[in-house]
Amino acid sequence: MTAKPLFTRVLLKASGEALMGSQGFGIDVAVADRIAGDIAEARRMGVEVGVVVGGGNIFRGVAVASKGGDRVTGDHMGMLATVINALALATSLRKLDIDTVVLSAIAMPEICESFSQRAALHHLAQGRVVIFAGGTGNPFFTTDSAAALRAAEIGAQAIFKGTQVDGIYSADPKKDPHATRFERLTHDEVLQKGLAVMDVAAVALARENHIPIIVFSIHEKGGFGEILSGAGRMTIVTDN
Ligand SMILES: Nc1ncnc2c1ncn2[C@@H]1O[C@H](COP(=O)(O)OP(=O)(O)O)[C@@H](O)[C@H]1O
Ligand SMILES: O=c1ccn([C@@H]2O[C@H](COP(=O)(O)OP(=O)(O)O)[C@@H](O)[C@H]2O)c(=O)[nH]1
Repeated sequence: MTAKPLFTRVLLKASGEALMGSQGFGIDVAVADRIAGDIAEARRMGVEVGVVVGGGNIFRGVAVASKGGDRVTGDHMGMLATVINALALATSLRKLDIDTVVLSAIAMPEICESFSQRAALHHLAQGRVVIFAGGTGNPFFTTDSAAALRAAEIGAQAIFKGTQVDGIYSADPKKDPHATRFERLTHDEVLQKGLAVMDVAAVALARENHIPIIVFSIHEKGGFGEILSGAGRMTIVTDN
């Protein structure tokens, strides 16, 4: 991929669920390696990349709450799951000789650096891929909200939500085969139409900070590089 990217600094939200591949649980190393390859391509294009990883392949807090357990403890477990995924993705990136650092919202200094905006900006300026682990560090949030938050903190030009589907549809395409894909939407339209590809808090935070959201399929090899060049299937969400 030699095409000129349209962005110089972006935030990639990598779905936790995508990392499990066809296994149904945990991390499929081949998938982590492939996603790392796509991030490496973005680096070769000269794009600075921050990554927020999800944890849904390992644990979601609501799973505890739905069985009568404590939601906050469940969310703590979910945030720890994102750290596991961040370490796996960092390992895959380092195998490709991509300089990578993991910054966690929850301090665990024996394992990785703690998040601070200053550290993130420093590492990005040094050309490192920065993986943001631990979500926002708070229960009752999601890694989509963490993506919007970190994007604002690092001054990312856009949030790239790499997910299971190739854009935002009129309804959940996994449930409604007649759902149609939007090419463009505004943040307001996503919220007003209740399009549930990202949670409301994440979309609202992106809207407030005028950060576009680009939803694309993370399963498409080379897809991230293509999307960075303005090609490929996606939905673009902007202010107007
Ligand atoms: N209107 C919609 N357009 C696209 N996807 C939707 C829509 N409504 C619900 N979804 C679902 O949202 C999912 C993405 O959200 P999420 O569970 O946060 O995934 P992840 O964080 O793993 O990327 C998609 O896989 C899709 O099935
Ligand atoms: O700021 C955050 C981010 C995540 N989580 C927890 O971590 C889990 C995994 O994150 P998410 O569901 O966003 O992962 P993804 O859907 O991207 O795989 C969530 O279900 C929450 O329990 C949380 O409590 N606060």
